[in-house]
Amino acid sequence: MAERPYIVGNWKMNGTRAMLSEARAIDRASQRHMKVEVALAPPFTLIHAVHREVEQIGVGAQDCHALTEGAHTGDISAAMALDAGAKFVILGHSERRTNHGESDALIRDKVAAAREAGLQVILCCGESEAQRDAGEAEAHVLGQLKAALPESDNASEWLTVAYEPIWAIGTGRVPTTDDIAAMHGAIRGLLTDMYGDAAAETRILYGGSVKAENAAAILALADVDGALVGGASLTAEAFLGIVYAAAEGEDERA
Ligand SMILES: O=C(CO)COP(=O)(O)O
Repeated sequence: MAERPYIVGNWKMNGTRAMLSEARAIDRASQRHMKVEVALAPPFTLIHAVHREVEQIGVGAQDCHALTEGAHTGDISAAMALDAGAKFVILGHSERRTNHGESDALIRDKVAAAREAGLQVILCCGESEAQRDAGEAEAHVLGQLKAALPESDNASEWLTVAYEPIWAIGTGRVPTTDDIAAMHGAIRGLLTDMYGDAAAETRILYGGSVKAENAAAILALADVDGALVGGASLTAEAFLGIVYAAAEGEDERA
């Protein structure tokens, strides 16, 4: 079992400075639940402001460019995100793959760029509903990971994987706990093949319609080491419900 559960909020394209009060409230409450590691990935425009606002929780970016600098209008490099206060970056989110046509090869280059700059990586993977219905979910997810991860590297020090079935994102639909556990077990198996025993320390998050109401059941599953939360991370009230569920789970395990 990896270390503390990791609960990460992905604000996606939401948030102006008015939302800094939510970040502050999340940070203050999280300080009372140190058994849980909490982080937020606000849009680029808020990384620096959230970083300044919080004391305890981690701050990250939702993407970065694969190159370090240059003539790439509108893009942000890993070093720029780091400089703004990010300590990690979410890469390969299905919304980036779909909306921006990001390929596994590009995501692999972004992972390398993030590592080069010193950012931790939350690497997302997940199947479509058609792929699940066709019985191809596991092969697809493991293929995404194999294509984006370096073969020989001490990944447990910097890597978190997030399994997010596309059909569960923002829909209120969640896979069965058996299906989540099976996929997380398969991902753990792949990481162990690639990185050996150290893969036990790599956290594998579940993402897709996680809420306070379903968090405890999901977080209790084998090989589920936390959650990547979209909609329910936008208010402190909703997000902290998930943080508290994770903290209670740790208390029960203790
Ligand atoms: O995509 C997600 C997090 O990255 C999940 O989003 P929802 O929690 O809104 O389903």
